[in-house]
This record gives sequence, C-alpha cells and structure tokens, in this order.
Amino acid sequence: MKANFITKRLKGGIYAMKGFYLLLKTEPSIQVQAGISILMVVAGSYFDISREEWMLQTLAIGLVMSLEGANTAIEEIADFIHPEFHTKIGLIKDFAAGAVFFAAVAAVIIGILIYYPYIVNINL
Ligand SMILES: Nc1ncnc2c1ncn2[C@@H]1O[C@H](COP(=O)(O)OP(=O)(O)OP(=O)(O)O)[C@@H](O)[C@H]1O
Repeated sequence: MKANFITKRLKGGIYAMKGFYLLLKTEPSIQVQAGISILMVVAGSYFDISREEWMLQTLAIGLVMSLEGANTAIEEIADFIHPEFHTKIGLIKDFAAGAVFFAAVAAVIIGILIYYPYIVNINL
C-alpha cells in the first residue's frame, strides 16, 4: 500500500519532468520565456542583486513560466475538444492568455523595482 503510494508519486514526478522537457522542446512561447529567464539570471549575476531580490526574481520567473505552461495545456485541450472556430473557444483561450498577462505585468514591475536602482547607479 505504502510502496504503491510512493511509486505513484515517483511516476507523477517523471511525467511532470516529461512535460517540462516537452514544453521547453516544442513550445515557442515557453522557449521565449526561458530565454528571458536566462537573461534575467545573467542580469542578476552581473548586478550582484541581493538574496531577497533573487527570491523575488525566481518567484516571478516560476510564476510566468508555470502559467505559460498551463496556458499551453489549455490551448491544447481547446483545440482537441473543438478544432473548429468557435467564439467560446476563442474566449477560453483569451482568458488563459490573460492569466499569463497578469503574471507577466507583475514580473515586469518586479524587474523594474529590482534593476532600476542598479541601472541608475551605473550612470552616476
Ligand atoms: N478555435 C478558435 N475559435 C475562436 N477563436 C480562436 C480559436 N483559436 C484561436 N482563437 C483566437 O486566437 C487567439 C490566439 O490563439 P492561439 O493562442 O491558439 O494561437 P494560434 O493562433 O493558434 O497560434 P499558436 O498555436 O502558435 O499559439 C486566441 O486567444 C483566440 O482569441
């Protein structure tokens, strides 16, 4: 019983890793977000941002990437259950994309709050 529980959780982890790999390999929107995330990590190292700033930046990256992944999954479901044009499918996809946009706006604000003081200091 206990071994069965652990095996199931381990399998779940493997499927999640597979999804993570497939998203990065096949989805242009995820690849773009991953590229931006790498640039942010480079910027963080360059400006030597604080521990708290790393935490916020990591949280923002994780939030945007995970919502982008969920948005991709919703688009796939929508296309699978109704491949033809339908206003409801359009609305569902727009809602899912809107959810990513909320997180992206928050991430941009966090980015400005973190990097603005460093960039201003460079120019002084
Ligand atoms: N089946 C559909 N019916 C109605 N509107 C749709 C449909 N598919 C897409 N749309 C509209 O187009 C927008 C973009 O759709 P979607 O995110 O699926 O991108 P795409 O144009 O299919 O390209 P990609 O698959 O590369 O993301 C949606 O937010 C929605 O407004």
